[in-house]
Amino acid sequence: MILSKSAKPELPEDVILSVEDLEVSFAAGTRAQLRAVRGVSFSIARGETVALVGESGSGKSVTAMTIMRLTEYDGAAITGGRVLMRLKDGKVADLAKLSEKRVEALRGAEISIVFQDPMSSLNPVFTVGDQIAEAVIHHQDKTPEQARQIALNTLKLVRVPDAERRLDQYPHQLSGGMRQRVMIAIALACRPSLMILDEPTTALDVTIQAQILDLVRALQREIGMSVLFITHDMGVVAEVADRVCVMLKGEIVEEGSVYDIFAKPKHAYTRALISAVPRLGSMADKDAPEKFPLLVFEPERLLAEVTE
Ligand SMILES: Nc1ncnc2c1ncn2[C@@H]1O[C@H](COP(=O)(O)OP(=O)(O)OP(=O)(O)O)[C@@H](O)[C@H]1O
Repeated sequence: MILSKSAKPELPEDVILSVEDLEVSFAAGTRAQLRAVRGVSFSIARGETVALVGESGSGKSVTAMTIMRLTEYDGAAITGGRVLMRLKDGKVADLAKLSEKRVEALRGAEISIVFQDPMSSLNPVFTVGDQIAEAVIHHQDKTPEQARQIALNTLKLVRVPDAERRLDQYPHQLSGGMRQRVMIAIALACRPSLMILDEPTTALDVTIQAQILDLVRALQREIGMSVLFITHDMGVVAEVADRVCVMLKGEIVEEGSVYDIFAKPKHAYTRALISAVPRLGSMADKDAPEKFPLLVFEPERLLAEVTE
């Protein structure tokens, strides 16, 4: 439901998404809650890549899944805040308050998500072409032939070599890197304004990872899409991000341009994350890991903060 006319949410012209004071909690028992996201605010401009970075369990995925309104299926509730998105028709909607039916129509068409493991996201019994075409037919009034043509064009857009032949292949016939390109093609098929990539290269080897990061950058130049890139790896952040939000225990503890975050990290945790990447470590405070040994997920620490 979009707010009534008098309370219409507004966004600056160049902003695609604005997450404001977002709070998300999981029911962790009859009396307690786990506050996975605590007052998170950030925005993404048109054509910008924002990286959400932090250790495992810091709340990155829950933030992303909540933007897509998927966490409620895992028993989470949005307990505060807004998620304003500029839609293709120019209207601004608060995704946190839309009905499931409206949100379902926006997923894929206005905003899409790519996960880490393409094999578990792709359906093994349908061809690559059918899976991309299905995304098109679901949202657009296209014939199967038109949808197939869009699937082919999108496979070419994500630089899948020999795209005509690949269209009729099954996921198991493709390499891991090609499968991730197909996932990106499915996400792009309806040309959303915002694509969320949740650790999209973590399962890939380093060379393929670099190729996928190159692809994301090239796509952004070509189609001016905004990207929310989720990763625990500051090396990846350095490759893709324009702006960086550092997340710790459900909160954003530091935000800045990629240049500022690497050149003058303010928070000890940011310095610890930079130091955890050997090739970047020299840029940061060498003592940070000792001062801030947080690079291992400690669920009991988070659970200790459960609120009654
Ligand atoms: N389905 C769920 N039920 C209960 N708690 C959950 C669920 N999913 C996530 N959480 C909790 O929410 C918190 C944030 O998890 P989240 O997955 O967002 O972390 P993350 O930073 O994305 O880490 P990772 O990279 O490991 O996914 C964690 O404490 C996690 O245990």
